[in-house]
Amino acid sequence: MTALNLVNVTLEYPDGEGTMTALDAVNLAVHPGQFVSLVGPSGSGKSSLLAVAATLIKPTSGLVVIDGVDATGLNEKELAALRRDKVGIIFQQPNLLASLTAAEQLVITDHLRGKSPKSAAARAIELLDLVGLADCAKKRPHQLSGGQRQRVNIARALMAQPKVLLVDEPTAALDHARSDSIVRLLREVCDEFNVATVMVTHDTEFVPLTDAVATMRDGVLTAPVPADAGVGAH
Ligand SMILES: Nc1ncnc2c1ncn2[C@@H]1O[C@H](COP(=O)(O)OP(=O)(O)OP(=O)(O)O)[C@@H](O)[C@H]1O
Repeated sequence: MTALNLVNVTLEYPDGEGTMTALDAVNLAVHPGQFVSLVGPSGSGKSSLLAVAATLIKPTSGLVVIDGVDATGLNEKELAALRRDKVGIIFQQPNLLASLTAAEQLVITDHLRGKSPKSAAARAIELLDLVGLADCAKKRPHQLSGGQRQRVNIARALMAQPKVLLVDEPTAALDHARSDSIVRLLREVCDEFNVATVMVTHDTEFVPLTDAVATMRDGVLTAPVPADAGVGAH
């Protein structure tokens, strides 16, 4: 089964008297453990695609199916539950809470899902270890580097054991070495957790670390091609 399936998804934004088509009959199927890069010029619709896949924006038409559930048929409450349980979202800016330690940033997500704080604490430490931050569990955001904050962000997104991971420009605020290690970490996470991962990126040099690359242009998405034969190889 595909973990994320966008079927004939069209998204129109109001634009003056008319509409502008941000996504034009987009199809994308991502399997568990598959890592897809999404590239394309500025304004082509990449962030819109992630927002629709995250069920944060309802498409004008088409289906968004997450782990077998058609999100387009759900109400707001059901959508919130689907997002919480199945979708991990990693944006460019980690948006960590300033007063919480790295471990607490993770634990609080389980509180929000109504899980036991005891198992949450153990899992938070495990995940921080996995992302290379075993020594930083008690540090607050201002005591962490940009790369470390992004690692906390990734660990936090994994707390719910999501089926789908949506990543928007994770390396935009980082230097080359840190960017490389973040994309390698995402590759590891994708493999280890068997999570379907879509990453929007401008850095085509990191595309070969992913399985496939799909290109967005004026709201139209090309079918994914193997990443080593795609833009990253040039
Ligand atoms: N809320 C909105 N209302 C109206 N138009 C919007 C809205 N959000 C995005 N758009 C338009 O939709 C198109 C796609 O935008 P989107 O942000 O998805 O592109 P992008 O490929 O992610 O761009 P970038 O690489 O610059 O982040 C653009 O023309 C943008 O101006």
